[in-house]
Amino acid sequence: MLAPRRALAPQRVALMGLGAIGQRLVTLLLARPEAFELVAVLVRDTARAASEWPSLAHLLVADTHALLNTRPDVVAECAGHQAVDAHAETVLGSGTDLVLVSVGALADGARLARLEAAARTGDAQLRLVSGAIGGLDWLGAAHSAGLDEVTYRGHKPTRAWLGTAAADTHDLAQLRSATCVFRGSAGEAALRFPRNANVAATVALATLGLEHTRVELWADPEVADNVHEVEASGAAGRLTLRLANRPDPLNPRTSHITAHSVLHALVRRGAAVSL
Ligand SMILES: NC(=O)C1=CN([C@@H]2O[C@H](COP(=O)(O)OP(=O)(O)OC[C@H]3O[C@@H](n4cnc5c(N)ncnc54)[C@H](OP(=O)(O)O)[C@@H]3O)[C@@H](O)[C@H]2O)C=CC1
Ligand SMILES: O=C([O-])CC(=O)C(=O)O
Repeated sequence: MLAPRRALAPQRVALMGLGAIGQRLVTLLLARPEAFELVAVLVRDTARAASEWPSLAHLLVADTHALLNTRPDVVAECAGHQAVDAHAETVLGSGTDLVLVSVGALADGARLARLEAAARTGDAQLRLVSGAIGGLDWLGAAHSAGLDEVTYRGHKPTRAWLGTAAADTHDLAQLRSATCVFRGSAGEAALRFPRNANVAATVALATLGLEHTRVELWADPEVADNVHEVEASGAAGRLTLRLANRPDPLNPRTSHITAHSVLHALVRRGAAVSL
């Protein structure tokens, strides 16, 4: 584990969202008091969250102003695209770093431009986590060398597609074999599947961009894991990547590793030596 940059000052962290990722992060952050002080958790309904999480009641806030009043060094978003719209610009504009897990929200070009402008105004950083995907360092470096093609392919169990746009186009209950529910650009995938295609947007932003990165999304009754594959080729060589991520028991669309990726981003932010 990387040693902290400021030995005596734990990072003051505020969380946005208390779902599958947020709950796991609370546990992970509270287990490392030497590195992190959890100062606030932003939820939509503080009364409901306080009754479910009485030990967190003193940390719960319902708006950006109250969140920033707790003077976080960094805010970690794990609440979804709508929450990015509601809070991200104000957080960055206030000069507070934001670690973002809902990367697909940046597929909306106007939203991305607003957040970039807010980060510049506030002299803050918007840090995108790798989340449920890997290989981004290689992909970013290979992009610098010149990439010809990048394809991301995601396979998730059928239940991960319930309640998504795939349910409008496919009879998910009747699927007996792997079925492609979307084929197109990363930008379109991220906006049509805000809870299942954040990693598609992440791969695209690291490489050929949202328009030119190809995406396939599959509902697959034969897999138990969230399987993410990337193929890329260019001047530096070829990459073939396949991850089989365990789904989070609280939310099968989300891979267990995602909360750990946010933690890793926070650790690197505060480390004297950083990968
Ligand atoms: N980059 C990546 O690899 C991945 C990214 N993600 C992103 O992370 C997000 C969260 O994932 P996960 O934790 O599994 O989702 P969950 O649905 O389990 O939890 C989301 C939580 O965010 C809360 N929330 C929603 N809107 C707001 C808001 N405006 N303010 C405060 N809280 C809000 C919800 O509260 P309520 O109960 O009120 O609805 C809910 O508790 C996903 O929506 C997706 O965008 C997810 C997986 C991988
Ligand atoms: O957690 C995952 O496996 C990926 C995911 O949901 C997303 O990209 O939105």
